[in-house]
Amino acid sequence: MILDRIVEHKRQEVSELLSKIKIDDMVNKIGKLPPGRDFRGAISRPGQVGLIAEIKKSSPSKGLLCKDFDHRYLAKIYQNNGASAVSVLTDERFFEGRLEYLSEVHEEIGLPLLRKDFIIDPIQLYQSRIIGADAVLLIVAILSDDELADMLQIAGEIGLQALVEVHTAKELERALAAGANIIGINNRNLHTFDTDLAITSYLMGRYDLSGITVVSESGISNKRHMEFLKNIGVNAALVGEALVRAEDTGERVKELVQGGGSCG
Ligand SMILES: O=P(O)(O)OC[C@@H](O)[C@@H](O)c1c[nH]c2ccccc12
Repeated sequence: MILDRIVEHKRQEVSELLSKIKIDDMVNKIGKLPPGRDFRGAISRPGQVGLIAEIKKSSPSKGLLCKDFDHRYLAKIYQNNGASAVSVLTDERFFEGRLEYLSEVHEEIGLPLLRKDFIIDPIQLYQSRIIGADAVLLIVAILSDDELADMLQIAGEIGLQALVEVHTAKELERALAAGANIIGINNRNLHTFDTDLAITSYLMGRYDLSGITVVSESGISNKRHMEFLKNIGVNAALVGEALVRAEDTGERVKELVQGGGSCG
């Protein structure tokens, strides 16, 4: 499966990073940083489905999504049209992302930023905080229970919030047991790449998620989808492809934000 290939490659990246950088130096640097922006607060406004707009150039299933990709321009359009937060893909090998995209977007806009990558080692958490991330994605499917608990603890200690991604009931149970307070339900099946918003409604109906901020991820592209998510009580939607591929990205952001209920 694609996730196995990605993780295998990520292990090499992490070992290079570990050989180049000392954790102590990173911790020192982090000690001097101002506090992060409040990602969770920004995406859990009552009565509204917040929009987490993603900066995504390419994906393993679809290839290049956007010919004239410009991360700074997208970030500004997202912010100016009402997104609540921005997600930046930083994986280079499979998504054509870059760490610099995140730091540059951090300078460009004031919204909280999520680093979207495949986090398998604590060193990536320190690195995320240093490059300007306010939150990181933790994918339950690629972490053991102990690893997930460790990552959540370290993230908390260095002022990083964590969006914990699940796709199945079992993964959701593991995320809850580890103490996650922001849970992302990925509608995309990573074996077939199909997306189905019913995954979000099924898992939300099956578990008591009061007190948890719930994000629905992938395959969300129009106002109807946002209204559906609002009706089932989701806090935020994570949207990439529909925005970067839109003819008029600003209009598409507005449409989704309106569908999420912020103007009604
Ligand atoms: O482009 P979409 O279908 O709107 O999906 C966005 C986001 O959910 C997707 O990019 C994503 C969800 N989980 C991930 C984990 C890694 C990389 C990417 C992802």
